[in-house]
Amino acid sequence: MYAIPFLDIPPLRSAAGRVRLPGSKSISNRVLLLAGLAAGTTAVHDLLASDDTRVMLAALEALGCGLRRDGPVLHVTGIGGQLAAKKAKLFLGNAGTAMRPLTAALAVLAALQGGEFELSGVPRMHERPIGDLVDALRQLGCPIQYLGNAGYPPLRVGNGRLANVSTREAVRVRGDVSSQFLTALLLALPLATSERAITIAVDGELISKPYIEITLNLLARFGIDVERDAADPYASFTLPRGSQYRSPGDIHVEADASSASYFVALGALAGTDAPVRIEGVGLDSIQGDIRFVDAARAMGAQVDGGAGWLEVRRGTWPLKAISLDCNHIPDAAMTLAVMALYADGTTRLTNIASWRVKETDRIAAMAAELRKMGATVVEGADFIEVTPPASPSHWLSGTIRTYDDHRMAMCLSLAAFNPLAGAKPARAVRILDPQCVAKTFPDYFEALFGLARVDVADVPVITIDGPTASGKGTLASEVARRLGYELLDSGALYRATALAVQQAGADPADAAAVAALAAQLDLRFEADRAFLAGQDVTESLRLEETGNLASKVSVHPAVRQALHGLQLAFRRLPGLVADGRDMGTVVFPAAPLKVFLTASVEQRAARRHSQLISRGIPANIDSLLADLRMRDERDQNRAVAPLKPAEDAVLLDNSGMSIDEGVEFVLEAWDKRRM
Ligand SMILES: Nc1ncnc2c1ncn2[C@@H]1O[C@H](COP(=O)(O)OP(=O)(O)O)[C@@H](O)[C@H]1O
Ligand SMILES: Nc1ccn([C@@H]2O[C@H](COP(=O)(O)OP(=O)(O)O)[C@@H](O)[C@H]2O)c(=O)n1
Repeated sequence: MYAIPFLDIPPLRSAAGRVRLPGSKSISNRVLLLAGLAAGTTAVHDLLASDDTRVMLAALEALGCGLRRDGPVLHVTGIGGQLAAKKAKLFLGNAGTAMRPLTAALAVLAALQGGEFELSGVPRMHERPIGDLVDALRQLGCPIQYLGNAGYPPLRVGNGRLANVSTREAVRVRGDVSSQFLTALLLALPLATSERAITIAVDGELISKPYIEITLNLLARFGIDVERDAADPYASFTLPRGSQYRSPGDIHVEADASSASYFVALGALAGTDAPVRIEGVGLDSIQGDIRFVDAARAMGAQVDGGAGWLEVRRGTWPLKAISLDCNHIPDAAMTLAVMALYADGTTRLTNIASWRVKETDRIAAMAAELRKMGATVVEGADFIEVTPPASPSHWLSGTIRTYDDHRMAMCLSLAAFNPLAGAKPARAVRILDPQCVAKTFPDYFEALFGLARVDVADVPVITIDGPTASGKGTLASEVARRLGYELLDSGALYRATALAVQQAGADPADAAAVAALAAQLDLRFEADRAFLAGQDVTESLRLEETGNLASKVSVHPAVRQALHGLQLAFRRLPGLVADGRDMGTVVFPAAPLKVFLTASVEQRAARRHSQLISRGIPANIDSLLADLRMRDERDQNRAVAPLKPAEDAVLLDNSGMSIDEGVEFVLEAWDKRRM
């Protein structure tokens, strides 16, 4: 996950390959609640790991459910319909799929068994309406109190005493604001069927019907068969008398069909050479958002699929503008709004009023951000109309706000796609707060970068060169961390070559022998550790002795040549920070930002001294100073790729600077370049 303030996505050109998607949020949280209410233990496979499931799990734990992880499987032992804890305060973040059903289930349990529970969330959750659900529960006689604004969380359900729950009358609930209210009642009301059946009657046209189908499907898996009216299957639902949640034993969570929409779109936009293959969800999905596939086909995508897989490539180009009632795919429809940037006319998406009460006001947010890309957007209470920029020359790069909304971040990342090879200006986007995708898809950007193809020249590189102990490594790794970029510590490659020379007992002066070893270097970096031929060499790599030997072997042109390709391969999405001696002069001569870092030799010797001492390695300042001078001399005067600033390098003497000041200096210089 990119836990950084912003993520710059360079212009993307095409896409291909295979992606396995994380589990569906809607299915995950429904399964968790059902398993938590059932008697016995349910083994949940492929559960989504995300913010929203984490809050649900924390709530279940607080309510006394047993949770045990066994590799990828989560074993949930439910409370069997009996409150184990009668009081709890539950924080539910921004997870509507936790807030609504837990409110209903706990309201019923508290009323029947004398409990008292407080449910709250982040400020945005306290702006998301829940009044229709509360009204429905109050009809049953459940005591519920608003703790903030009437109609919104936070709330308290139950008052610690038994309440009179009456199920004689049908419970009426509005269906035209959010289908989650009906889902919540369907999931919870089996708890109140011990004496008689309960009917839930829907007022108004039910929106997001596919989500109700997921709910009914999962209830059936947990032994509850809801009766429906054949004439009007969405008008009323009856839970039979004596309904009991029965664990199915094992249950698999499908991958998220809404998450699939980004990759279906990617295939439609960018699957020009080979398809984008999506695994974990397919045409057999129980999720309504799978019908996004039809909408994507209508826009021109070529989609094949089967049970648990989809393959998408570009069909019609440019995409065809469409006019679509999106009631059946409310979440995935956001992806169409971004695909509309690449269409041949105006795309109109209607019946999307529910967008306004999601993680953010998604109609307003989408309109604002698409305009930044150069699109013309008209928005209404329940529709959005997107007209793409007149031509690629009208395309704009932009900084995308994401509004703490995972779907805004994922959708708008697709705007970084540039269909015309070499077209200028190429469009790049900056996604603010990229970690908001953690809500449903923590590794979304990694998955995108795994499929996206770029012109290598578009992948930005920042080079940091300078003499030994100037602080290049420290500066480079912090700048890379802040930008979410890859890191190349080129010195480590020369050091590893030095170790290989040592191990092989080769002569460091024998250029051909050393070059042969460098060419076969089996070096791997994993979680801050370095492995040479499978052996952990993290410590020996950093020894001064190794650095000195590296300085000797690096003078051979053949050795430098042998390591050249290896270094170029580090230039990957979303960008690279490379540190060394010749990053800006030889390896990445066209890098848009080159820094040449220096500090006085005395300062550097002092830094290296304290660095070594702090690692428990004995060191002597005078001999270090002598070594450093010798190394500077050798690095500066060798025939090939001597240490010197590139002509266009920014010179930075950090003798009197803190590490942070150095980092800020580079980030500011980088931001200026980007403008
Ligand atoms: N202003 C500074 N910038 C970078 N590093 C510094 C600074 N001041 C002290 N140091 C310390 O200098 C030591 C050497 O830095 P390092 O990054 O290993 O250098 P290099 O990669 O250039 O050999 C580190 O222990 C680092 O913490
Ligand atoms: N791009 C690079 C990086 C390192 N090197 C050589 O490899 C040695 C070790 O590099 P390093 O960056 O790990 O060394 P320090 O600067 O940390 O001492 C240097 O002294 C250089 O001689 C190089 O020639 N070219």
